[in-house]
Amino acid sequence: MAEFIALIPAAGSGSRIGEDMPKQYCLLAGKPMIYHALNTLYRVDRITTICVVLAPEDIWWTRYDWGEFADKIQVINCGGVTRAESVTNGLKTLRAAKHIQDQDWVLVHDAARPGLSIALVERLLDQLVADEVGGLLAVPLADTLKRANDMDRVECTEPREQLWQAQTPQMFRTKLLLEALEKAPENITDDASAIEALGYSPKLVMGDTNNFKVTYPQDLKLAELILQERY
Ligand SMILES: Nc1ccn([C@@H]2O[C@H](COP(=O)(O)OP(=O)(O)OP(=O)(O)O)[C@@H](O)[C@H]2O)c(=O)n1
Ligand SMILES: C[C@](O)(CO)[C@H](O)COP(=O)(O)O
Repeated sequence: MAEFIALIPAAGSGSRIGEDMPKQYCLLAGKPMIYHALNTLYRVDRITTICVVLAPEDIWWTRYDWGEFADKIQVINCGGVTRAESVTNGLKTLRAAKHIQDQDWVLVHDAARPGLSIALVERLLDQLVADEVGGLLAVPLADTLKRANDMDRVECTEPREQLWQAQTPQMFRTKLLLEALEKAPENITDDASAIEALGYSPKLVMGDTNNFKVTYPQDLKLAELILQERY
């Protein structure tokens, strides 16, 4: 039977947040940011393995004790220059070690989304387990959308109906995701884009704004508030 494998790309530098450590290790609610995504994915019973992809030069991971996740976690120092490369390298390493099969589902989740909840992961699994393609968590756009000209003046207001903001996890079968990533254009920013480029249409599953990506310095405060409420 197909298994559910989570893969957390955690080889980014966090240049936009400008901290003196990679973003995924910034402390939130007293723990490194990546702990929170790991802790949520770990507590989803259907997920059997969580693969964490670190940068080859990572010096932060071993400073913490990850023993509570020992029965599900696999850590690989094979991150690449882009997120897509980190995901691809992680999947290839798992496949070469026969830790993942072609038909297994992979849930790719950013280390930088600490607000993920168990309920959201369960919703994603329930809605996609029988799907032919797979899909992703996403939220409908909340704000009015303006297109700017070169002078930062409004050129027009774009209709926002049917526009969604992509979140993670993004869930696809191993074989399809690897094929898609290997053929994908260089500038893709998420896994679903690679699948789309093959001509498939991933399903959008309702996410939650608490599952936002910590990107800029001001995002840390909001994430801290969300997590303090949880623990
Ligand atoms: N070469 C990369 C780049 C990103 N990521 C991971 O992909 C997720 C989303 O990345 P993002 O926050 O967009 O990138 P960062 O490099 O972390 O930040 P920035 O773009 O601001 O430098 C994060 O968990 C990040 O660690 C990765 O594994 N390998
Ligand atoms: C994968 C992602 O989190 C979906 O929103 C996102 O694409 C990460 O990259 P970005 O360059 O920060 O958009």
